[in-house]
Amino acid sequence: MADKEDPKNGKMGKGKSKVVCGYPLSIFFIVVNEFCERFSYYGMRAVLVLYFKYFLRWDDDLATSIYHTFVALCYLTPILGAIVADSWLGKFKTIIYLSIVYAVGQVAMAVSAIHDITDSDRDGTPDSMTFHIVLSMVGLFLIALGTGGIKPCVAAFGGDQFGEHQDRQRRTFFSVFYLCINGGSLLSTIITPVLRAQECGIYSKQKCYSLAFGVPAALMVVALVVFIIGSGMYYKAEPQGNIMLDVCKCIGVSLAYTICINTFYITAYQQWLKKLLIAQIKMVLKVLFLYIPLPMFWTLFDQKGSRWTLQATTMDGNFGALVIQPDQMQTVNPILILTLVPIMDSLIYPLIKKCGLNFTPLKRMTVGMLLAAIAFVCAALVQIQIDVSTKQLLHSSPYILSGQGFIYFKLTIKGKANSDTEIVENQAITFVGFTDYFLVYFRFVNGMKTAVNVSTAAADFGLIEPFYYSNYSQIKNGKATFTLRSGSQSCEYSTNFGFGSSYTFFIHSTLVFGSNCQDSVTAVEDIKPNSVHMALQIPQYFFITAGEVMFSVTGLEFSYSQAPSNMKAVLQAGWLFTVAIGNFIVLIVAELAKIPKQWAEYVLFASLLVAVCVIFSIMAYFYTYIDPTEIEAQFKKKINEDDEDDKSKPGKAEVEMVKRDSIKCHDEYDKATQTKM
Ligand SMILES: CC(C)C[C@H](NC(=O)CN)C(=O)O
Repeated sequence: MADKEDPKNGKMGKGKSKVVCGYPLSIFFIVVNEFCERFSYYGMRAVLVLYFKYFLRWDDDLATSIYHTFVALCYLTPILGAIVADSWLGKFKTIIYLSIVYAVGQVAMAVSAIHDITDSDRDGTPDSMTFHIVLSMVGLFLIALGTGGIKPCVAAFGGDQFGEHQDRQRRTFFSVFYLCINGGSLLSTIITPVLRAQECGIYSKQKCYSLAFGVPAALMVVALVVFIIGSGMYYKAEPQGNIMLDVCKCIGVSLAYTICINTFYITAYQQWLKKLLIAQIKMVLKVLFLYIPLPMFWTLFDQKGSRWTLQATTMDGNFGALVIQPDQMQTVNPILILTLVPIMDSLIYPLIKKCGLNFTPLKRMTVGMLLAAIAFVCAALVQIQIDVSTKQLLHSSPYILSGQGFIYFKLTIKGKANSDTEIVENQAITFVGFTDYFLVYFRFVNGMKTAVNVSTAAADFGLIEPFYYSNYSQIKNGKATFTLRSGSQSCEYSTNFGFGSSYTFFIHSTLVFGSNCQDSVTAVEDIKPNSVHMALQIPQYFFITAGEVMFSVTGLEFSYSQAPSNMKAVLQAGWLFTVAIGNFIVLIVAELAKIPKQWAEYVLFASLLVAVCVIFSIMAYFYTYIDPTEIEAQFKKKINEDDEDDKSKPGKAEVEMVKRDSIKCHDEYDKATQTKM
């Protein structure tokens, strides 16, 4: 497609797009598309682990495992997307088709979270969990295929819109693109947990996971529509063959050349072509080798969405005027990204440079890894605080006395608040499973000689026989007012429920209806409210995000700057691949280690990262930075010089012949070595 004159600066842009302030208008649609897509992805991901735990009723370990398998899949599929785009459909069509797959996946997730679909007895819980599990797994698979598939295409498609002389504009585009990623992630991580906390349903009201998944689904449709609207303005580069296959071929051919270096007559021109190819492959392999320890960083980084969110459910989210949901704590990451990136770029790095220190990209990445390890030490310290507060409960209330001496309860409470809790009382075992962070449990013991009815403005908890007790019921945390009624007489009792708490209320035999019954009810904490405040997670978020800025942002730049011109996409796919491996490591370590204490698991992950960091710093020490453009320019100069020499200049067919002969030689070599064996 022809380049188009930019009327403002006289530089060339690509495609049919109008040029506004030096930028092709088409990139506006790409940037908005990225914002909506990242909103969709991070919004769904924010509530995912709680959906597994509270809707599908999975335990913490299974929820964490499936979460990380999903994230890993999302970063494996970019390789697939790159292959499809480069060798078959081109970036534009790949983005369109895979976005449709993505949107269908999001809709499947939203439908899987409608409890009414299988709630035939209308008790508020799904009757066929298999249906919900299968549909949500299909949905997650389609989302992983879509989001990962389009990931390497969208940024590159945006870059394609700029002409050769628009380097500055292209750089600004990538910065805006990165801000859009984190802007979309920030907004959605605030909004979807709020939607999840709403109650919705046809027959019975339950936490609204369907809405929390439905809005990201709608945003993905918006992303697709916006992208299609810009269709007429884009520069659409033709697919140029499979880059991955090309790299493999390149390696094969250069190996063949190396083996057969003395076997064939190769012209000077061909020699330089071959040397350039080998040099480019060496550049890529050197960087890929450095990538080997990197997945460990992502292993820790991506536990924000799983272990850390589950940790937040055992904490107190009351920030005065604001009550923070456990999954909303993840917003601290994009907030800190949006503030730390400019601070690092404009203040910290220049300051370090002024001090005369050479803070190279690989040094930055090493420091980033250490910061992530520190974040996990902070998480372990917070976990110890949580465990201590739960232990206090075990020792503080093993025996409960009614106050009037006619009922003795022995309560043995196992487990943590907000996790499955078993309460043993006088041989009768009541299994209590918390279904939501905001719900708390209570029951009443009636010490009166008459039956007492207990109700609130919203619900009636039924009649309790004399000298008997009710089953546990659920109520929202915060202030609650109960009406106690016997015949036509009643009185009110008010109390406050903290996050994750559970209470037994003893109604004294001396209670007089018609008066204030506040003093005639004794409240006993079965499970203490979460006492460790969620704000204590902020230091771990700070360190992991500071680590991300130093590791991830630098790593992206490093991968781009050290890659040869024809293999930049390969290294981007390789970089995303480290994220996938990192998420698989969470599964392997958590499964193999099976550490019963959560704080110890955090310390294990921190120690592993420190060990890996030491290995990485040794590898980094031996790495020599290169300027691929300069190296390629030197080779090209040599190639051009020899190209001018008509005698040694081979035709295209000749070059192909050399390649073919080299592969043939490679085959011969294989045969020979096999015979030897
Ligand atoms: C660094 C991630 C692999 C990619 C990036 N995430 C963030 O910026 C999160 N702060 C993304 O593209 O989602």
